[in-house]
Parts: sequence; C-alpha cells; structure tokens
Amino acid sequence: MLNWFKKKPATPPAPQPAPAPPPQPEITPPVDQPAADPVGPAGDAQAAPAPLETAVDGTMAEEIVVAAPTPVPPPVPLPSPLAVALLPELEDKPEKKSWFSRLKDGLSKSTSRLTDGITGIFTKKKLDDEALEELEELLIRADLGPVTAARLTAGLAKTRFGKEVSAEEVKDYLATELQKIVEPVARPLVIDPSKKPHIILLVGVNGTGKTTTIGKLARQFRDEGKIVWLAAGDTFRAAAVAQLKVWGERTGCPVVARDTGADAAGLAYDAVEQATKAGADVLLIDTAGRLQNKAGLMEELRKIVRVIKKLNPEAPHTTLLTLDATTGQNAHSQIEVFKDMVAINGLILTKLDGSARGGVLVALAEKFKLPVHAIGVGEGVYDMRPFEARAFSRALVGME
Ligand SMILES: Nc1nc2c(ncn2[C@@H]2O[C@H](COP(=O)(O)OP(=O)(O)OP(=O)(O)O)[C@@H](O)[C@H]2O)c(=O)[nH]1
Repeated sequence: MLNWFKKKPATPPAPQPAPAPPPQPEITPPVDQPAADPVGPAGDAQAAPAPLETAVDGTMAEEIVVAAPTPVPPPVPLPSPLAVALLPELEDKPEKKSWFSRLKDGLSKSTSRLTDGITGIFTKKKLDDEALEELEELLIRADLGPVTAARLTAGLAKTRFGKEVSAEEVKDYLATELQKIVEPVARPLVIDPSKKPHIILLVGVNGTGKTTTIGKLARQFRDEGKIVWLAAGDTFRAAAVAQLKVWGERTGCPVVARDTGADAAGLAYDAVEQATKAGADVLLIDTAGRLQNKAGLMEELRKIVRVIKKLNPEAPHTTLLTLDATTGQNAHSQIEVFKDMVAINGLILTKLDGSARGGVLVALAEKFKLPVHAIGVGEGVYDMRPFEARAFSRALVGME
C-alpha cells in the first residue's frame, strides 16, 4: 500500500525591503577536477535531519522543503564551442565480457529462483496436474503475474500433458513464450537528430536509480559522439545535485544546476534554453521522486513539462520512468501513479542484478505495453544495455 505524506503548508515569503538579485543557474563545465563545492548545500541539509517515515520505496522520507518562487534568471554565459570540443576523453571502457554473460550474471538471482524450481519439479516426472500446479506457483513467485503464469502453464499442458518432460524442455518452452511477451516492448531508445536537443525527462521514485541511469545514458550517448547536457532537476536533495555533477564530470557533460530548494521548473527552463543554444544533441533532465508528497510532486512534474513546452512545444520528447526491479510487484503501482502525473512513454528497469524479481518485467510488459528501453544490471557506468527480448528471456530461465 502506498503511504503518502501530507504536504506541509508553504510559509509565505517574508516581504523583502529591496528585491534581491535573481539567482543564477550554475553550469558545471565538464572539467577534470572536482566541483567547487560538491557537498556544500548537502552538508547544510543533512545538518538538520528531518522527521522520518517509511516511504513507498522503503526508504525514509525527508522533510519537505517548499521553495519560494524563483524569478527567471537572465541568460548565463555558455561554454564556448572550444570548451565543448575539449570535453575530456572518456575513461574506463567496459570489460571484455560479452553482454550476454553480463546479463546472465546480473540476472543470476532471478534465474536461480526459476531454474532451481523447474529442476525440482521436472526431475523424471510426467506432466500431471500436480506438476502444473507447482509450475504455476513458481512462475507467480517469480513475479510473472498470475495471468501470465496461468497462460504459460496451460500452454505447456496443451501439448505435453501426460508425457515425460525434462527441465530443459520446460525452460526452452518458457524462454520462447517469454520472448513472445516481451518482444513488442523491447525497443531501443532512439535519439532524434533533428531535435537538437532531444529532451529526455527522467522520473521515478527516489532511489530507483534515476541519477545513475542519467549517468549511464550520458556515457552511452557520449560514446556515440553526441553532445549531451544534464539538468539537476532534483533540486530537493542537495546530494542528488552533487551526484549529477559528478556524473557530468565523469562523462564530459555540462550540468545545469541551482541551489537546493530552487524551483525545478525554472531550472528545467534554463537547461532547455542553454542546451538549445549550445547545439546539444541530448538533454537529460533529472527530477525529484518524493512520492511521500504525491500532490506536490505531481504539481512539480507537470510544471516542468509546461515550462519546457514553452520553449519547445514537442518536448519532452521522451519521458522515462525508472523502476527498481527489487521492489517486484510495487513497480505496477509506481507506473500507475506516475502515468497519472506525466505522459510516460518508456521504462528503464534498474537493479536487475540485485534482484530475484526480474520476472516482474514480463508482467509489466504484458500489462502496460510500455517500451522497455534498457535494463540496469549494476552500478557501473556500463552496467546498462538496451533491453533485448531473446537474451533476457533465455537468461531469465538460465539458458545459454
Ligand atoms: N545494483 C545496482 N544498483 C543500482 C543500479 N542503478 C542504480 N543503482 C544504485 O541505486 C542507488 C540509488 O540510485 P540513484 O541513481 O541515486 O537513484 P535516484 O532515483 O536518483 O534517487 P534519488 O537521488 O534519491 O532521487 C545508488 O546507490 C545506485 O548506485 C543498478 O542497475 N544496479
């Protein structure tokens, strides 16, 4: 059950004797040195711990800070074309291991749950009602969902009932059927070169991996030779801003950021404006994920979208929802909730490596039919790949 928090009433800003100069968004150019003050505001925020309660993702909620309205700042100087050209060379190339073996390693917890069960049920056994029932239960426990579990079991019964069936045959059957389910949603994230920039908004509950996913995507696009800008739209958490700046440095991408508590929509506006002027190919915008304050978050996300559209009516071109695979069935309610807030048109499933619940991807594909662009199988910058139906289905049931 989701556990929403009530938004704290906003404290009206005290009347100012004279208007303060408007805050300037900060652009962190991609340089080979630490940001000037990566944790300064975070230190402040952490100095006064807020009351805590358990949030939807199992983390602890922080106090909700309502920012005073921020005037739109004047344009800030852009990095010169030379500075863009001198973006640092990309470091740490991926290890030589094949993608399939990385996927298999990542999915090993989900895989062993299924394969151990299948081997247990189908060791020298005829396919009878009892075996079918056990298989159906196993598929439900693996988060495939009851409807899919029933359909797959019935499908197997149709051709093999009363016959001896080996565990390998069952795995083979499942891999084929799972592939049919996930194939339609397996679509790579395609950047439209005519957009300049292709604007991608990342949404999702705190801790699901938005910021890390931005880092991984930024690296991927930079490896493809694209100019990528990042926007630290999670202005609620100082640590999130600092984290994005680090990703900006590591991937060679300018980061548009403001101080903690700043208006996220204003920041997004600046980012679109600056990235457009700079001729960026891609702009990745991070957002807050405070589901504890659902109404506040909805208002914030909708405002971000409205403001972006003022500059670019077609944008955001892609709105990605990140889902943490370890939360299993909770992913369903997260999609429902975020679909009500913004027009989600793609999913990225993270933390499949730490989860025995990778099967949830199948249930999500069946129910929501939203494109699954990529999956995260680790914390490293290369631990994310396009979602491939065949590789995923075979890895999930432990096949080569
Ligand atoms: N094992 C594993 N860890 C991941 C993956 N993706 C992200 N993480 C970790 O999950 C944690 C949360 O990731 P973040 O990127 O900070 O998540 P977020 O949604 O931006 O969270 P907030 O910054 O709190 O809004 C970090 O410790 C990441 O390293 C993944 O695919 N696998």
